[in-house]
Amino acid sequence: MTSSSSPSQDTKRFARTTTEGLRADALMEEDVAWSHEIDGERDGDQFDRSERAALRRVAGLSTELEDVTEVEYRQLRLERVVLVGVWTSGTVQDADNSLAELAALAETAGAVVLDGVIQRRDKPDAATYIGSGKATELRDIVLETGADTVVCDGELSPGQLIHLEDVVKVKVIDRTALILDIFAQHAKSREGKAQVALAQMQYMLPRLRGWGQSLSRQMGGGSGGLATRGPGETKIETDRRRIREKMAKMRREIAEMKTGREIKRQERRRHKVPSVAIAGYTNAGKSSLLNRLTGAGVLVENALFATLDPTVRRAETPSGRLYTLADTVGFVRHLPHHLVEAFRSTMEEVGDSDLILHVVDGSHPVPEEQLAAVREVIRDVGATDVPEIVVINKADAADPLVLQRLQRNEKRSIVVSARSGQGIDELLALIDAELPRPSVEIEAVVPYTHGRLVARAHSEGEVISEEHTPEGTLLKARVHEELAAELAPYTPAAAL
Ligand SMILES: Nc1nc2c(ncn2[C@@H]2O[C@H](COP(=O)(O)OP(=O)(O)OP(=O)(O)O)[C@@H](O)[C@H]2O)c(=O)[nH]1
Ligand SMILES: [Mg+2]
Repeated sequence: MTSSSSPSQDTKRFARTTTEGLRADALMEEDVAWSHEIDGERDGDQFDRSERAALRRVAGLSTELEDVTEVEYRQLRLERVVLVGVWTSGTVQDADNSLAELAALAETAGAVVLDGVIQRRDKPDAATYIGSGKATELRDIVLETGADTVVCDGELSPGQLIHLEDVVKVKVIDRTALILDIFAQHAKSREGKAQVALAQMQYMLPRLRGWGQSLSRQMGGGSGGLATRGPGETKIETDRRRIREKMAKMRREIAEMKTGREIKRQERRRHKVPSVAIAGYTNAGKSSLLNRLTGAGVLVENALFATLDPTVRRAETPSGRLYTLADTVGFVRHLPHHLVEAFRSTMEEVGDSDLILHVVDGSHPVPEEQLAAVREVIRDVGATDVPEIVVINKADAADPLVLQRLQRNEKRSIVVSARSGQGIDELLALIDAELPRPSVEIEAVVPYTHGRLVARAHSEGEVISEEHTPEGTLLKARVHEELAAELAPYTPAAAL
């Protein structure tokens, strides 16, 4: 599956010697079998049987970088990571999918995934997330693989992070920090960057010990260890105060930027150009669909969260009506609440739209989960009364049975492939039918000197009939109120 191309010198530097070469993104699409409990699978086989039953390795999570230019392009900071999850409920497959998704996230952040383990527990350990004995075993895996970071599949308390770090002796981060890191790498607009920075500070504030540590290291401080770790009380207090001040300043700035965007949106509303928002789980193919529908060159990447800044394009229905089409940030399960807050302003775009194209990856094993996760966020931002079309994408790569099941359960759905173009014409027609109709029906004789009004009736409204008379264009159309007012002087009633 991998190493089809001959790796360059640089690639070799990152490649690791492993028997499993599956990329995590490929894993997301396939049924992943649990690693079989083969004795001697690991050197030394140091776990006894009962312990091995509790800490399971997930096969095939390791990733290799094939394309260094892609890495350079994304300017990623490479990290070698081991993933760890606590499996509390659900099936083996659920636990597996969750870790595979974490692997995909880690990869998107630019990390190389060396290994992944899951522990079955009723709930995460209050002190060290996984049990303390298992934490020691995790330390062995870290040593064995040469990892420099452990990524936990959840949001850990500041205490859990510190305690686990003390045991495994490498950096420990959680899912939230990973998502924030990806957001930080990808945000492009000033507003997007500011929102991410704010969310990062919010996340860091209660975890200042770790931060203080890296600050003191930067300043040439001690080499770690319990005694030298962390700055003194006062230093932390100063840092906290500075961060709070900075956060307040950023909130004000974001509020200002929001006003600017609000004005633009109102402008669109005033002109009554209907708006369509493309929403959906990350990597579902939203940007690809926008490209298909408008021919726009929006960044498409086989990476999660390729899009963080909303892109709005103008589009035209087959019958010639104008509308705007907005690409949005991808949703992900368990999006930490303060991130939802930080991104609320971009999601408000969804709430304000006239129609939501909810894109779902039909080639995913359980697209229903993604649908539900996205709908939860749509509810969160109060966009429940916006009509929704479920666009089941990647038909070219999907299991026909899954497609059938989705179509049966989703009343207003359509199967497409942004890649092959299948179903796109039908989707365009469906958008045309679902867009709100202009409300005022008019009849007017528009002088030839005012041809612009006729053109606007075509693009902003719906022309029912058009006839050329000696006085001007006899126009029957449905238009929005503003245009109706401009046409009023030319209506037969006004002429009387
Ligand atoms: N096979 C197949 N792959 C597709 C299709 N549409 C998109 N993809 C692939 O899916 C991946 C993600 O596509 P994007 O359009 O970036 O997805 P997105 O939903 O915008 O993702 P984010 O912005 O990261 O949330 C890319 O590798 C696309 O080439 C499709 O119809 N069929
Ligand atoms: Mg995108």
